[in-house]
Amino acid sequence: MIQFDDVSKRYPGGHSALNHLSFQVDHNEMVFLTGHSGAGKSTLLKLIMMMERPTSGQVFVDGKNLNRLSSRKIPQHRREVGVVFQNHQLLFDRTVFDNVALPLIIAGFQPRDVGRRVRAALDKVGLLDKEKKSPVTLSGGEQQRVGIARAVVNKPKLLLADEPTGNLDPQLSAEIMHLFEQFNQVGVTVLIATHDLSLIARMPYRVMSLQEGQILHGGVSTL
Ligand SMILES: Nc1ncnc2c1ncn2[C@@H]1O[C@H](COP(=O)(O)OP(=O)(O)OP(=O)(O)O)[C@@H](O)[C@H]1O
Repeated sequence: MIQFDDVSKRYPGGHSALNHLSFQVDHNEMVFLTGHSGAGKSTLLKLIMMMERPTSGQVFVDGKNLNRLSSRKIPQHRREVGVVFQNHQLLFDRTVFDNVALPLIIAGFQPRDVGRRVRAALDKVGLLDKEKKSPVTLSGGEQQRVGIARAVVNKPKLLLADEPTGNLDPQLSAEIMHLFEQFNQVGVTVLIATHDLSLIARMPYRVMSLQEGQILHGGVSTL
């Protein structure tokens, strides 16, 4: 599902964020990405989302060579990849429903389909009864669930998360990870960048560790 071939990323004026990185994530795998602050985790995710382009090397997502994708095709590519951020990036002046609906509205779905899909996504994260609330009235864990519902509402085959449990206590973090597991169990490939080593040590998934833009261990699929 994801393949990096000898990928390097150097930011203008900065040092190298990724150095000759090669790895694969298989279809339907769930993988954790760890490493110290600055190791390159967010950069790796941004290359997959095409928020950044590699300086050299090739990134493939679901068989597509992203180097060959024109800027015009980027919105379509982003719709196929669900993304969850640590700080949710929710709109606090809109309801929970409207936040989750946003990707569908942008994609031009009909209102009836929007309603059906938003409610299906909210049901999966256990927030069906909160659709009319403002996210500001929800707890941190619930806000993160809204972010996850928004990420999956387009039914992406690939789900990325950047520190999705960063602000949550251990119990809520475990619940959020369990939600990702449930999406993985129905066929979604999941890649999660996290610092939460004690939490992922208890879970049976591959851990890929980055150090200074290179893979320290876990670069080979275990499926
Ligand atoms: N837009 C940018 N411009 C210049 N340098 C950048 C930019 N984004 C990241 N970097 C640098 O690239 C390196 C990798 O950063 P990145 O954010 O990918 O690391 P990270 O592992 O996600 O760190 P964290 O866990 O703190 O989020 C760092 O040295 C960082 O300072």
